[in-house]
Amino acid sequence: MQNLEGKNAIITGGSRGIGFHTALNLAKEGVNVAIMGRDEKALEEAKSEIAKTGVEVIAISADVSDEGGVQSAVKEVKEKFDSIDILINNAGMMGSGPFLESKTEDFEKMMQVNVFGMYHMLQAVLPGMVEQKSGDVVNVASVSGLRSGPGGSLYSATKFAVIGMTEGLLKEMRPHNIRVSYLTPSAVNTSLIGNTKLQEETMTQPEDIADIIVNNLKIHPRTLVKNTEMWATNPLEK
Ligand SMILES: NC(=O)c1ccc[n+]([C@@H]2O[C@H](COP(=O)([O-])OP(=O)(O)OC[C@H]3O[C@@H](n4cnc5c(N)ncnc54)[C@H](O)[C@@H]3O)[C@@H](O)[C@H]2O)c1
Ligand SMILES: CC(=O)[C@H](C)O
Repeated sequence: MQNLEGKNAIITGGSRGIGFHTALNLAKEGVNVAIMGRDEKALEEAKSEIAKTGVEVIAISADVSDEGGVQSAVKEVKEKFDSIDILINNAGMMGSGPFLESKTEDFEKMMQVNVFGMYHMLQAVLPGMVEQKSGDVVNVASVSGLRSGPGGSLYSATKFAVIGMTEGLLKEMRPHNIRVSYLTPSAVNTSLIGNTKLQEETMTQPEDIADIIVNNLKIHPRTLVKNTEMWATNPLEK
C-alpha cells in the first residue's frame, strides 16, 4: 500500500454525493483537494466541511462541459498546488425515459457533461501527469455502461462511451506510470437518481464508493485495478 499524504487531487462534482464523500475521504488521508462544481453555495459548504480535516481545500465553480472553463479551473489548481497527482472524474447527470420521446438537445447535454466533461478534464490534467511520470485518474462510469434496459438507452450510451474512452486511455497512459481506471456503481443513494422508490438500505451509499476509490488509490502504483464493479441489493439491478 502507498501513503497518500501530501498528494493533490481534483474531484469534479465534489460538492455533493459521491464526489463530496470521495473528497472528504481523500482529505482524511492527508490529500489536498480541489473540488469543482457549479453550485457555489454547495461548493463553499463542502469546502468548510472538508477543511476541518486540516488539508488545503480549493473550491472552484466550473462547468465541466465548458472546455475554456475547465482549462482555467485546472490552471488555477496548478497555480495553488505544485502538482496534480489524482483526478477523480465524477461530475455527471442522468436522464431517463422512452427513447422515442427523447429530445436531441437533452441527449446532447448529457453527452457534453458525462463524456466531453471528462475529455476536457483529461486534456487539461494528463499532460502534467505525463511530465511528472506519475498520476492516478478515476473515471466514474456506471453499471449502465456495461448493460442497458428500457428507458436507459441514452444515459447508457454516455457511460458506455466513458468506459470505451477509459479502456483505450489506460493502455496509452500505463507506460507513463499513470493509472487510469473506472468504476461501475449500481444504485447509489444520491440526488442523481432522485425518487426511485428504492429503500435506502438496499442501495449503495456514496460513502461506500468513496471508500473503494481511496482503497484502490492506496494500492502500490505498480498495480492498476482497472475496474471496480459494485452491486447494490435493490431490485432495479436484476
Ligand atoms: N447515484 C447513482 O446511482 C450512480 C450510479 C452509478 C454511477 N453514478 C455516477 O456517479 C457520478 C456522481 O453522481 P452522484 O450520484 O454523486 O450524483 P449527484 O447528483 O449527487 O452529484 C453530481 C455532481 O456532479 C456535479 N455536476 C453535474 N453536472 C456538472 C457540470 N456540468 N459541471 C460540473 N459539475 C457538474 C453536480 O454539481 C454534483 O456535484 C455521476 O457521474 C453518475 O453518473 C451514480
Ligand atoms: C444512476 C446509475 O448509473 C444507475 C442506477 O446505474
